[in-house]
Amino acid sequence: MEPSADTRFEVTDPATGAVVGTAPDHGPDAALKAVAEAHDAFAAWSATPPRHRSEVLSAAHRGMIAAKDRLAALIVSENGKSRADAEAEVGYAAEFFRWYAEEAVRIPGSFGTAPAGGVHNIVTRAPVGVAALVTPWNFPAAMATRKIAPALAAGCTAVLKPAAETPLTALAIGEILLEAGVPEGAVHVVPTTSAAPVVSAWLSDPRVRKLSFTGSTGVGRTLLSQCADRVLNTSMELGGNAPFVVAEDADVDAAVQGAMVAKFRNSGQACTAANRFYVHRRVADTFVERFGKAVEALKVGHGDQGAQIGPVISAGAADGIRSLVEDAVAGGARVAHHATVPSELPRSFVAPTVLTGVSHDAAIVREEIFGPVAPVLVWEDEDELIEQANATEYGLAAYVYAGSADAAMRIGGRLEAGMVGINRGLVSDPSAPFGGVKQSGLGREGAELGLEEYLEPTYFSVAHT
Ligand SMILES: NC(=O)c1ccc[n+]([C@@H]2O[C@H](COP(=O)([O-])OP(=O)(O)OC[C@H]3O[C@@H](n4cnc5c(N)ncnc54)[C@H](O)[C@@H]3O)[C@@H](O)[C@H]2O)c1
Ligand SMILES: O=C[C@H](O)CS(=O)(=O)O
Repeated sequence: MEPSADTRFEVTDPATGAVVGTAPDHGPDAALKAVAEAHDAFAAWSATPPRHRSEVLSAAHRGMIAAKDRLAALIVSENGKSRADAEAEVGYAAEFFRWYAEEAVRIPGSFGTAPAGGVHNIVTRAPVGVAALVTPWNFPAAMATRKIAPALAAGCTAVLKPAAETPLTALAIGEILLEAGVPEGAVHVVPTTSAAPVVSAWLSDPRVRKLSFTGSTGVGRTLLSQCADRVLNTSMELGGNAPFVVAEDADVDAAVQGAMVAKFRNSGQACTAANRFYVHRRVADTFVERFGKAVEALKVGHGDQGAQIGPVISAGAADGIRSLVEDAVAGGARVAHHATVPSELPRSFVAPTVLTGVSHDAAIVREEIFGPVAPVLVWEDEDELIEQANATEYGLAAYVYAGSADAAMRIGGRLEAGMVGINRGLVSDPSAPFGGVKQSGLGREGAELGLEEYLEPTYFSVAHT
C-alpha cells in the first residue's frame, strides 16, 4: 500500500518538537507510481459486487475500532490534541467506514419512460476512476476516512496525500484497509514534504479522474485552477468563519455548553469552529459571565496528560493567533476571561480566551482564527445581525441558539452556510451532508451525497415498441 521512497522525514510532537516517528518522503515519481498501481487496481475493484465492498468497509470499521487506543495515541503524538478529542475523532472517522459499508449496496439508479413514449430512460452510476485525495492535519483520521470510504464504496481506487504534519495516522489507516481486504494498490497513502509538485503531478495525469481536497480556501483556489486544465471532477472542503448566534430567548446554559464544543473542540482548530459569537444584548452579560467561567476552568496542557486543550499545530500558528488577539485589543476589545497556561509550557500553547467589545471589522472577526479564542459581539436588530454574520467570503457552518423553534429556524435559514447547528454546537455527522457554500467549498462529504461525489451517471436511451 505504501510505495517505496528513498528518503524519510521526521514527524514531530507540536508541543515539544520531539520526533515521534518518520514517514517516507515521496516525490512526484513515486507519487505517479502510486497512481499507476491504483489505476491497475481499478478494473478489478470497480467490478467487485457491492456486497463485497460493503463487507470490506465493515471490516475496516471493526479494524479501526479495535485499534482505537493505538490510533488515538498516534493522533495525540503528531497533532497534539487532547486524548478525549483524539478518541472522539477515531470513533467519528471509523463511522465513515460503517456508513459507507451500508451505502455501498445502495448505489442509486433509475428507470423512466420518455413523455412521448417509445423510449425508456435508464440511468446508472459508474465509479469516476482513480481519485486523488488531499487532507489537512487538523483531523488526520477523519478527513482521510471521509474521502476513502465513499471512494471505495463507489468502486473507485485512490491515492491519498496526508498533511506533512500528520502522516502517521493516515499510514496506520492504510494498513487497516489492507488487513480489511482492500486489494494491494487500491489505496495508496503517499506522504510527502513536497505537496505542490506531488499534487500537480497527479492533477496532470490522465489516469487521475477526480480530486477531493480538504484544506484552506487559498490552496483550494490554486488547485481548482490547476484542475481547470483537465476539467477535472472536484470536491472542495475549504475554510470557514462560523457565526454562533445566541437569541434573546435562548437557554443561556445550553448556549454556553454548545459554545464550549463549537469553539474549543480540537483547541479551536476545526473548519466548523465557532469564529464569532453574536449574543443578543438582553442575555449578553449573563452569557459572557457563564461562558467565561467555563473557559477559565479549561485545563491546558499536553494532550496525553489529561488536558482538555492541547497545543495548536505549531509555535508559528500560536503566534498568529496571539497577534489576532493583540490586534483586537488595540482596536478596543477587552480580554474578559482566559484560562491559565502553565508557565513551563512552550510557545505552541495558546490561552483559551473570551474577548468582548470586539469591533465588527477586526481581523479576528473576519479571518479564520483556528485557535481557542472567542470574540463576542452584541446584537439587537435581526436584519443587522444577518448582514454582519453573512459579511464573509466563507459559508461553512453556523450555529443558532434560540428558545423558539420558529426564531431558530428563521435566523438559521437566513445565514449563508452549508450547515446550521440549531441549539447544538456540533454539526459533523457521517449520516449528514457536510460542506459549505460560497468560498467554503464545492460538493458534500458524508450521507448519500458524499457517495455521489465518486460516481458519474450514465443515461441509456433505449428504444422500445
Ligand atoms: N471544510 C472542511 O471540511 C475542512 C476540514 C478541515 C480543515 N479545513 C480547512 O483546512 C485549513 C487547515 O488545514 P491546513 O493548514 O492543513 O490547510 P492547507 O490548505 O495548508 O493544507 C491542506 C492540504 O493541502 C496540502 N497543500 C498545501 N499547499 C499545497 C499546494 N500548493 N498544492 C497542493 N497541496 C497543497 C497540504 O500539504 C495538506 O495536505 C483551514 O482553513 C480549515 O478550515 C476544512
Ligand atoms: O475541521 C473540520 C472538519 O470537518 C472536522 S469535523 O468534521 O468538524 O469533525
